[in-house]
Amino acid sequence: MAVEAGVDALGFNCVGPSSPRNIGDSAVAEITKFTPPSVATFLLTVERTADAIAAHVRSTRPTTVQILWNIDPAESSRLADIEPHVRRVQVVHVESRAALEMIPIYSPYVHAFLLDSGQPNAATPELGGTGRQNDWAISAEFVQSSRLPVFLAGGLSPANVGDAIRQVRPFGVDLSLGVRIAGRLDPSKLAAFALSVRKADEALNSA
Ligand SMILES: O=C(O)c1ccccc1NCC(=O)[C@H](O)[C@H](O)COP(=O)(O)O
Repeated sequence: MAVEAGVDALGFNCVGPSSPRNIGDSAVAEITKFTPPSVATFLLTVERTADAIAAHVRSTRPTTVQILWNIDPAESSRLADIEPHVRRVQVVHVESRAALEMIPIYSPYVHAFLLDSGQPNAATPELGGTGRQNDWAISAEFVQSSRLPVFLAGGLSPANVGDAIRQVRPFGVDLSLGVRIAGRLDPSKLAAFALSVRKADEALNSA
């Protein structure tokens, strides 16, 4: 359904039973095998060491691994050495301007950042899928300061994605709850989201 709606990438939440959208590694491995090559496949991993992330990648074969925790930069560096062919995206949770400090820390080792909402250090850590917008002023500053592509996530929907693109100017956008009804992907919401993204892109490109 998402591929038919024209998405550039699919994300697989291999994050454990705390998420209702969790999916098992073997199902991901089946889907990545048959995904058209024009569509990127993002493995969302909660692993924190290079060896464990590499094992997760090898068992699921995505084009891209999305690292949900702020892992030790030494592990990020080692992952680049042992898995050089998978695209690596570091998630940064935008809780304050401290998010900007992650740019020099991870830029040498990853291909892109993904700015999300969440509270990784809370008593019950929140790593994504919150349905909440983050501070777009900070996200825009992050985009301007980063030499790497930056994706924006967090509470996006067909109604607000145009404003998000205009204000933050991300490389790409990512969402979960905003295109679902009762927990399931909804084709009309997906189509409305894709249309809003296309309109915002066209307006920026013709400005
Ligand atoms: O979606 C989840 O349930 C989830 C749980 C734990 C870690 C990450 C999770 N999702 C990560 C994503 O990339 C979501 O697309 C992103 O957080 C945006 O979600 P939303 O705010 O619901 O659009």
